[in-house]
Amino acid sequence: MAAHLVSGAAPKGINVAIIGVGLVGSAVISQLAALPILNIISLQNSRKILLSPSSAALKDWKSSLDGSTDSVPALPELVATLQKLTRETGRHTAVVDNTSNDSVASFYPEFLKAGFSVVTPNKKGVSGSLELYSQILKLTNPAQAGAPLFYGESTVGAGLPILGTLKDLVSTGDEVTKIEGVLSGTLSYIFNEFSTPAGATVKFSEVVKVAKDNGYTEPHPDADLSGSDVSRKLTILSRLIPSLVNLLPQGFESVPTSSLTPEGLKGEQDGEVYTQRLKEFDGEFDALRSKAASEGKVLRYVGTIDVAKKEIKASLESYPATHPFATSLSGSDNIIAFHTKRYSARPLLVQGAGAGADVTASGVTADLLRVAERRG
Ligand SMILES: NC(=O)C1=CN([C@@H]2O[C@H](COP(=O)(O)OP(=O)(O)OC[C@H]3O[C@@H](n4cnc5c(N)ncnc54)[C@H](OP(=O)(O)O)[C@@H]3O)[C@@H](O)[C@H]2O)C=CC1
Ligand SMILES: N[C@@H](CC=O)C(=O)O
Ligand code: NA
Repeated sequence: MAAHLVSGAAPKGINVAIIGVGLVGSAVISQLAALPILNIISLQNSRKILLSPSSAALKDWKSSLDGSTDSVPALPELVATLQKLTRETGRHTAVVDNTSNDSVASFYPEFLKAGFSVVTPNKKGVSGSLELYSQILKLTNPAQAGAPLFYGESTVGAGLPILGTLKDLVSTGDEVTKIEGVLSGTLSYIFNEFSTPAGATVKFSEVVKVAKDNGYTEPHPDADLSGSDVSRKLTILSRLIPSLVNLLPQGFESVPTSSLTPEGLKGEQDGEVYTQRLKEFDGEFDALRSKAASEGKVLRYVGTIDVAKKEIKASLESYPATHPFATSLSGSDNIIAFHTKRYSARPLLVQGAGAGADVTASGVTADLLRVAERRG
């Protein structure tokens, strides 16, 4: 039994420093309002920061942040400020990165060296170079008593228990032979609507727009349509399998990936222009759909990790209209099948919404609760 329960002392909880208050960040803040052991000590967007907000300021945090006169500090300065607040409160601090920013993700080792745990739905830190990933692992080595923690459950399958499930399979001695599934909420939604067993007629560009409006896409939808979001998730999964941990030194960029971004849109930096101009290419997607339909098939974007062959790929495939990927998915559903030595007759399946602000935030909040249980 934990010492504080024996002594009757109330748990101290932890401090939470939030970087990024967009779709996911806003939903995280709403969920934390009901969890007093997770104390928000700062929140920031790319321009402003709100430090040590009172509960009144937190209730209307958008106006409080707008009205803040503190501009966002450089990350080393933020570390110094958070260290001061950590000392003053006597509580452990977790930094939450709700951005899709590379610079924030590259700074995780510094947060961890300062003693802060890191929780994030941002895939950039764990799906890029093996060097950064290894640094994160080293700094959070559980063999070192009191080491800070790193959790990123929402980086794959949003709030669905994917990484926790895979870690449990591996740590209990099961052998994973293959992982396959639909890993993009955006691409799942798009193809569930665009390519159906009954034969859909909707335009590709229109479905992409709805996926963006529903908050399924990355801030720039090219990250979804190029397949890189799926290859990042495959990289994250593969690094949890002991025999594959060093397979991708450059991370997701080494994963063979089919891109759905039309040639004429490659390199378009503005996400709004990209989404707007997709309609110029609807004919190309109509042709793909018609070809699959003429064979009695539907299109689905899938990711596969074959452990024995050490092969990882993200690709657009055609499936018979009776296949579970064609019949059992809807909305932004992800489905992930873990084939293992123990689950050899039938794979262990995890399925459910794989994108959207609330479900993604719930994975982040659950990770924060794990930090509070272990360091609070
Ligand atoms: N949407 C989903 O379903 C899922 C999303 N994710 C991940 O969640 C993360 C957030 O996504 P989402 O909420 O949709 O993104 P948004 O674009 O809605 O929000 C991003 C937030 O980060 C802030 N930000 C960007 N750069 C910085 C910086 N350098 N310093 C401080 N703040 C910064 C932005 O501020 P400003 O507004 O000032 O630019 C904004 O508040 C992404 O990494 C995404 O991949 C993961 C799983 C599912
Ligand atoms: N854009 C991503 C969000 C979750 O990771 C997706 O569509 O799956
Ligand atoms: Na998850």
